[in-house]
Amino acid sequence: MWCLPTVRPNVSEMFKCSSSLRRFHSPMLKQATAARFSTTSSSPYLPPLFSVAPMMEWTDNHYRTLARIITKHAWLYTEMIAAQTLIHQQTNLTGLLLVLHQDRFLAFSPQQHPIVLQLGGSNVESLAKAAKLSHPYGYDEINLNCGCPSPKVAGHGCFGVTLMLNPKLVGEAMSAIADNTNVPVTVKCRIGVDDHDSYDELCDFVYKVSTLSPTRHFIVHSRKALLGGISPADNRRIPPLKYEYYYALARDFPDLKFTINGGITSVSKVNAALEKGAHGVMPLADPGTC
Ligand SMILES: Cc1cc2nc3c(=O)[nH]c(=O)nc-3n(C[C@H](O)[C@H](O)[C@H](O)COP(=O)(O)O)c2cc1C
Repeated sequence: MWCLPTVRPNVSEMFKCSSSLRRFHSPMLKQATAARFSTTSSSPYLPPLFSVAPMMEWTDNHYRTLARIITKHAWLYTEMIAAQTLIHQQTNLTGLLLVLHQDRFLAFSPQQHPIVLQLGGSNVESLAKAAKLSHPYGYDEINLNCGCPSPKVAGHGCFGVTLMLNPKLVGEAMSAIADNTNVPVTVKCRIGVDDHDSYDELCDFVYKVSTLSPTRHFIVHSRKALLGGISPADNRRIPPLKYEYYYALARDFPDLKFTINGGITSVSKVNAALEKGAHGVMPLADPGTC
Protein backbone atom coordinates (compact mmCIF):
# COMPACT_ATOMS: atom_id res chain seq x y z
CA MET A 1 0.00 0.00 0.00
CA TRP A 2 1.31 3.41 -0.88
CA CYS A 3 1.43 5.93 1.93
CA LEU A 4 -1.07 8.72 1.46
CA PRO A 5 -0.73 11.74 3.73
CA THR A 6 -3.80 12.87 5.60
CA VAL A 7 -3.45 16.56 4.77
CA ARG A 8 -1.84 17.78 1.60
CA PRO A 9 -1.67 21.35 0.44
CA ASN A 10 -3.43 22.52 -2.67
CA VAL A 11 -0.68 23.76 -4.89
CA SER A 12 -2.91 25.96 -7.02
CA GLU A 13 -2.57 28.19 -3.93
CA MET A 14 1.07 28.55 -4.89
CA PHE A 15 0.40 29.74 -8.38
CA LYS A 16 -0.68 33.36 -8.15
CA CYS A 17 -0.49 35.34 -11.37
CA SER A 18 0.95 38.81 -11.30
CA SER A 19 1.03 40.41 -14.72
CA SER A 20 2.36 37.65 -16.92
CA LEU A 21 4.46 36.16 -14.12
CA ARG A 22 3.41 33.16 -12.09
CA ARG A 23 4.06 33.53 -8.41
CA PHE A 24 4.64 30.78 -5.91
CA HIS A 25 4.20 32.91 -2.77
CA SER A 26 1.74 30.76 -0.88
CA PRO A 27 1.70 30.78 2.93
CA MET A 28 1.99 27.00 2.75
CA LEU A 29 5.16 27.18 0.71
CA LYS A 30 6.53 29.87 3.03
CA GLN A 31 5.79 27.62 6.00
CA ALA A 32 7.44 24.67 4.27
CA THR A 33 10.55 26.75 3.57
CA ALA A 34 10.71 28.04 7.14
CA ALA A 35 10.31 24.52 8.50
CA ARG A 36 13.06 23.30 6.21
CA PHE A 37 15.45 25.95 7.50
CA SER A 38 14.63 25.27 11.14
CA THR A 39 15.65 21.63 10.75
CA THR A 40 18.27 20.68 13.30
CA SER A 41 20.33 17.53 13.55
CA SER A 42 17.79 16.14 16.02
CA SER A 43 14.71 16.90 13.91
CA PRO A 44 13.74 15.01 10.77
CA TYR A 45 15.12 16.14 7.43
CA LEU A 46 12.51 17.96 5.35
CA PRO A 47 12.96 18.02 1.59
CA PRO A 48 12.06 21.12 -0.40
CA LEU A 49 8.34 20.95 -1.16
CA PHE A 50 8.74 22.63 -4.53
CA SER A 51 11.91 23.11 -6.52
CA VAL A 52 12.78 24.24 -10.02
CA ALA A 53 14.75 21.64 -11.98
CA PRO A 54 18.44 22.24 -12.78
CA MET A 55 19.04 22.94 -16.45
CA MET A 56 22.40 23.27 -18.15
CA GLU A 57 22.69 26.56 -19.99
CA TRP A 58 19.45 27.78 -18.44
CA THR A 59 19.48 27.92 -14.66
CA ASP A 60 22.39 30.36 -14.49
CA ASN A 61 22.55 33.46 -12.30
CA HIS A 62 20.27 35.46 -14.59
CA TYR A 63 17.61 32.76 -14.80
CA ARG A 64 17.68 32.24 -11.05
CA THR A 65 17.35 35.95 -10.38
CA LEU A 66 14.28 36.00 -12.62
CA ALA A 67 12.93 32.84 -11.00
CA ARG A 68 13.33 34.42 -7.58
CA ILE A 69 11.26 37.41 -8.67
CA ILE A 70 8.55 34.96 -9.75
CA THR A 71 8.73 32.68 -6.73
CA LYS A 72 9.89 33.62 -3.27
CA HIS A 73 10.10 30.17 -1.74
CA ALA A 74 10.72 27.58 -4.42
CA TRP A 75 14.15 25.97 -4.21
CA LEU A 76 16.42 26.92 -7.08
CA TYR A 77 19.14 24.74 -8.54
CA THR A 78 22.30 25.79 -10.30
CA GLU A 79 23.19 24.24 -13.63
CA MET A 80 25.35 21.16 -13.16
CA ILE A 81 28.93 22.29 -12.52
CA ALA A 82 31.69 19.75 -13.06
CA ALA A 83 33.82 19.35 -9.94
CA GLN A 84 36.89 19.28 -12.14
CA THR A 85 35.98 22.67 -13.63
CA LEU A 86 35.95 24.28 -10.21
CA ILE A 87 39.31 22.75 -9.41
CA HIS A 88 40.82 23.87 -12.71
CA GLN A 89 39.56 27.37 -12.18
CA GLN A 90 41.25 27.43 -8.83
CA THR A 91 44.65 26.18 -9.89
CA ASN A 92 44.99 27.85 -13.28
CA LEU A 93 44.09 31.35 -12.21
CA THR A 94 45.60 33.68 -9.67
CA GLY A 95 44.67 36.54 -7.38
CA LEU A 96 41.64 38.59 -8.22
CA LEU A 97 41.10 36.79 -11.52
CA LEU A 98 40.82 33.56 -9.65
CA VAL A 99 38.11 35.03 -7.48
CA LEU A 100 36.25 36.57 -10.41
CA HIS A 101 36.49 33.47 -12.52
CA GLN A 102 35.40 31.19 -9.76
CA ASP A 103 32.59 33.56 -8.99
CA ARG A 104 31.39 33.07 -12.54
CA PHE A 105 30.62 29.52 -11.45
CA LEU A 106 29.80 29.77 -7.76
CA ALA A 107 28.73 33.28 -6.79
CA PHE A 108 25.07 34.14 -6.46
CA SER A 109 23.09 36.97 -4.93
CA PRO A 110 21.73 36.35 -1.43
CA GLN A 111 18.17 36.78 -2.73
CA GLN A 112 18.53 33.43 -4.50
CA HIS A 113 18.33 31.45 -1.25
CA PRO A 114 17.24 28.68 -0.90
CA ILE A 115 19.65 27.50 -3.55
CA VAL A 116 21.19 24.11 -4.30
CA LEU A 117 24.58 23.63 -5.94
CA GLN A 118 24.51 20.71 -8.36
CA LEU A 119 27.87 19.04 -8.90
CA GLY A 120 28.86 16.65 -11.65
CA GLY A 121 31.73 14.22 -11.49
CA SER A 122 32.79 10.83 -10.28
CA ASN A 123 36.21 11.35 -8.79
CA VAL A 124 35.68 11.21 -5.05
CA GLU A 125 38.58 13.53 -4.24
CA SER A 126 37.52 16.08 -6.85
CA LEU A 127 33.95 16.10 -5.59
CA ALA A 128 35.18 16.53 -2.01
CA LYS A 129 37.40 19.42 -3.10
CA ALA A 130 34.57 21.03 -5.07
CA ALA A 131 32.30 20.81 -2.03
CA LYS A 132 35.01 22.46 0.03
CA LEU A 133 35.48 25.24 -2.54
CA SER A 134 31.75 25.92 -2.51
CA HIS A 135 31.53 26.08 1.27
CA PRO A 136 32.22 29.84 1.72
CA TYR A 137 29.42 30.73 -0.69
CA GLY A 138 26.72 29.39 1.63
CA TYR A 139 24.71 27.09 -0.61
CA ASP A 140 21.77 25.51 1.19
CA GLU A 141 22.34 22.02 -0.18
CA ILE A 142 24.74 20.15 -2.45
CA ASN A 143 23.37 17.75 -5.02
CA LEU A 144 25.17 15.19 -7.17
CA ASN A 145 23.99 14.66 -10.72
CA CYS A 146 23.40 10.94 -11.31
CA GLY A 147 20.85 11.42 -14.05
CA CYS A 148 22.40 13.17 -17.03
CA PRO A 149 22.44 10.91 -20.13
CA SER A 150 24.19 13.39 -22.43
CA PRO A 151 27.02 11.65 -24.31
CA LYS A 152 29.15 14.68 -23.41
CA VAL A 153 28.63 13.80 -19.76
CA ALA A 154 27.72 10.12 -19.48
CA GLY A 155 30.05 9.16 -22.33
CA HIS A 156 33.14 10.31 -20.49
CA GLY A 157 33.71 7.56 -17.97
CA CYS A 158 31.50 7.21 -14.96
CA PHE A 159 29.66 10.52 -14.88
CA GLY A 160 26.02 11.58 -14.85
CA VAL A 161 23.58 8.70 -15.12
CA THR A 162 26.30 6.06 -15.58
CA LEU A 163 27.03 6.63 -11.89
CA MET A 164 23.84 4.71 -11.16
CA LEU A 165 25.67 1.57 -12.27
CA ASN A 166 28.14 2.04 -9.42
CA PRO A 167 26.16 2.77 -6.25
CA LYS A 168 29.16 2.08 -4.04
CA LEU A 169 31.12 4.83 -5.76
CA VAL A 170 28.18 7.21 -5.41
CA GLY A 171 27.90 6.36 -1.71
CA GLU A 172 31.60 7.08 -1.21
CA ALA A 173 31.39 10.29 -3.22
CA MET A 174 28.39 11.50 -1.23
CA SER A 175 30.17 10.68 1.99
CA ALA A 176 33.21 12.69 0.85
CA ILE A 177 31.03 15.62 -0.20
CA ALA A 178 29.24 15.53 3.15
CA ASP A 179 32.59 15.56 4.97
CA ASN A 180 33.36 18.88 3.30
CA THR A 181 30.13 20.73 3.89
CA ASN A 182 27.72 21.38 6.70
CA VAL A 183 24.57 21.39 4.54
CA PRO A 184 22.44 18.42 3.44
CA VAL A 185 23.71 16.38 0.50
CA THR A 186 21.30 14.94 -2.05
CA VAL A 187 21.29 12.86 -5.23
CA LYS A 188 19.34 13.44 -8.45
CA CYS A 189 18.98 10.21 -10.39
CA ARG A 190 16.86 8.37 -12.94
CA ILE A 191 15.00 5.11 -12.27
CA GLY A 192 17.49 3.03 -14.24
CA VAL A 193 19.91 2.84 -17.14
CA ASP A 194 19.40 0.74 -20.29
CA ASP A 195 18.69 -2.85 -19.21
CA HIS A 196 19.47 -2.03 -15.59
CA ASP A 197 15.92 -0.91 -15.08
CA SER A 198 14.40 -3.23 -12.51
CA TYR A 199 12.90 -1.84 -9.32
CA ASP A 200 15.31 -4.08 -7.37
CA GLU A 201 18.31 -2.40 -8.99
CA LEU A 202 16.88 1.02 -8.17
CA CYS A 203 16.38 -0.05 -4.56
CA ASP A 204 19.92 -1.37 -4.45
CA PHE A 205 21.19 2.03 -5.62
CA VAL A 206 19.16 3.95 -3.04
CA TYR A 207 20.00 1.53 -0.26
CA LYS A 208 23.75 1.56 -0.88
CA VAL A 209 24.01 5.33 -1.32
CA SER A 210 21.96 6.02 1.80
CA THR A 211 23.83 3.54 3.96
CA LEU A 212 27.30 4.58 2.79
CA SER A 213 26.63 8.31 3.18
CA PRO A 214 24.36 10.78 4.97
CA THR A 215 22.22 11.19 1.82
CA ARG A 216 18.58 11.28 2.94
CA HIS A 217 16.94 12.82 -0.09
CA PHE A 218 16.77 11.61 -3.70
CA ILE A 219 15.29 13.54 -6.59
CA VAL A 220 13.91 10.88 -8.89
CA HIS A 221 13.56 11.65 -12.58
CA SER A 222 11.03 8.88 -13.13
CA ARG A 223 12.30 7.61 -16.48
CA LYS A 224 15.25 5.39 -17.19
CA ALA A 225 18.07 6.70 -19.37
CA LEU A 226 19.09 5.15 -22.67
CA LEU A 227 22.80 5.39 -23.38
CA GLY A 228 22.70 4.22 -27.01
CA GLY A 229 23.56 7.63 -28.37
CA ILE A 230 20.09 9.19 -28.47
CA SER A 231 19.94 12.91 -27.76
CA PRO A 232 19.25 14.31 -24.29
CA ALA A 233 15.92 15.60 -25.66
CA ASP A 234 14.94 12.09 -26.82
CA ASN A 235 16.02 10.79 -23.42
CA ARG A 236 13.27 12.98 -21.99
CA ARG A 237 10.75 11.72 -24.54
CA ILE A 238 11.37 8.07 -25.44
CA PRO A 239 11.79 6.22 -22.12
CA PRO A 240 8.33 6.10 -20.52
CA LEU A 241 7.61 7.76 -17.20
CA LYS A 242 7.17 5.16 -14.46
CA TYR A 243 5.87 7.05 -11.48
CA GLU A 244 5.06 3.73 -9.83
CA TYR A 245 8.80 3.33 -9.16
CA TYR A 246 8.85 6.72 -7.41
CA TYR A 247 5.88 5.94 -5.15
CA ALA A 248 7.26 2.51 -4.39
CA LEU A 249 10.53 4.08 -3.21
CA ALA A 250 8.59 6.47 -0.98
CA ARG A 251 6.79 3.43 0.45
CA ASP A 252 9.80 1.15 0.83
CA PHE A 253 12.29 3.64 2.31
CA PRO A 254 10.25 5.38 5.02
CA ASP A 255 13.35 7.01 6.54
CA LEU A 256 14.28 8.73 3.27
CA LYS A 257 12.68 11.55 1.30
CA PHE A 258 12.02 11.55 -2.42
CA THR A 259 11.19 14.35 -4.80
CA ILE A 260 9.30 13.47 -7.95
CA ASN A 261 10.61 14.77 -11.27
CA GLY A 262 9.83 14.14 -14.94
CA GLY A 263 6.73 15.15 -16.85
CA ILE A 264 5.50 17.47 -14.09
CA THR A 265 4.36 20.22 -16.39
CA SER A 266 1.24 21.75 -14.86
CA VAL A 267 -0.30 22.83 -11.58
CA SER A 268 -2.70 19.91 -11.73
CA LYS A 269 0.19 17.46 -12.08
CA VAL A 270 1.94 19.06 -9.09
CA ASN A 271 -1.25 18.78 -7.05
CA ALA A 272 -1.86 15.21 -8.16
CA ALA A 273 1.67 14.18 -7.09
CA LEU A 274 1.33 15.84 -3.68
CA GLU A 275 -2.09 14.31 -3.16
CA LYS A 276 -0.67 10.91 -3.98
CA GLY A 277 2.02 11.30 -1.33
CA ALA A 278 5.04 12.82 -3.07
CA HIS A 279 7.40 14.37 -0.52
CA GLY A 280 8.42 17.10 -2.93
CA VAL A 281 7.87 18.04 -6.57
CA MET A 282 10.35 19.30 -9.13
CA PRO A 283 8.70 20.59 -12.28
CA LEU A 284 10.76 21.68 -15.23
CA ALA A 285 10.20 25.41 -15.62
CA ASP A 286 10.96 25.27 -19.31
CA PRO A 287 11.71 28.81 -20.44
CA GLY A 288 10.33 27.91 -23.86
CA THR A 289 6.92 26.99 -22.48
CA CYS A 290 6.43 29.38 -19.55
C1 LIG B 1 17.83 22.13 -21.23
C2 LIG B 1 17.90 21.15 -20.10
C3 LIG B 1 19.02 21.10 -19.31
C4 LIG B 1 19.09 20.20 -18.23
N1 LIG B 1 20.19 20.22 -17.42
C5 LIG B 1 20.21 19.45 -16.31
C6 LIG B 1 21.28 19.54 -15.37
O1 LIG B 1 22.21 20.35 -15.49
N2 LIG B 1 21.24 18.72 -14.30
C7 LIG B 1 20.22 17.82 -14.10
O2 LIG B 1 20.22 17.09 -13.10
N3 LIG B 1 19.20 17.72 -14.97
C8 LIG B 1 19.17 18.52 -16.05
N4 LIG B 1 18.10 18.45 -16.90
C9 LIG B 1 16.99 17.53 -16.59
C10 LIG B 1 15.91 18.25 -15.77
O3 LIG B 1 16.45 18.76 -14.56
C11 LIG B 1 14.77 17.28 -15.43
O4 LIG B 1 15.26 16.19 -14.69
C12 LIG B 1 14.07 16.72 -16.64
O5 LIG B 1 13.88 17.69 -17.63
C13 LIG B 1 12.72 16.16 -16.20
O6 LIG B 1 12.00 15.65 -17.27
P1 LIG B 1 10.81 16.48 -17.98
O7 LIG B 1 11.51 17.31 -18.99
O8 LIG B 1 9.90 15.45 -18.51
O9 LIG B 1 10.14 17.32 -16.91
C14 LIG B 1 18.01 19.33 -17.98
C15 LIG B 1 16.88 19.38 -18.81
C16 LIG B 1 16.81 20.28 -19.85
C17 LIG B 1 15.58 20.34 -20.69
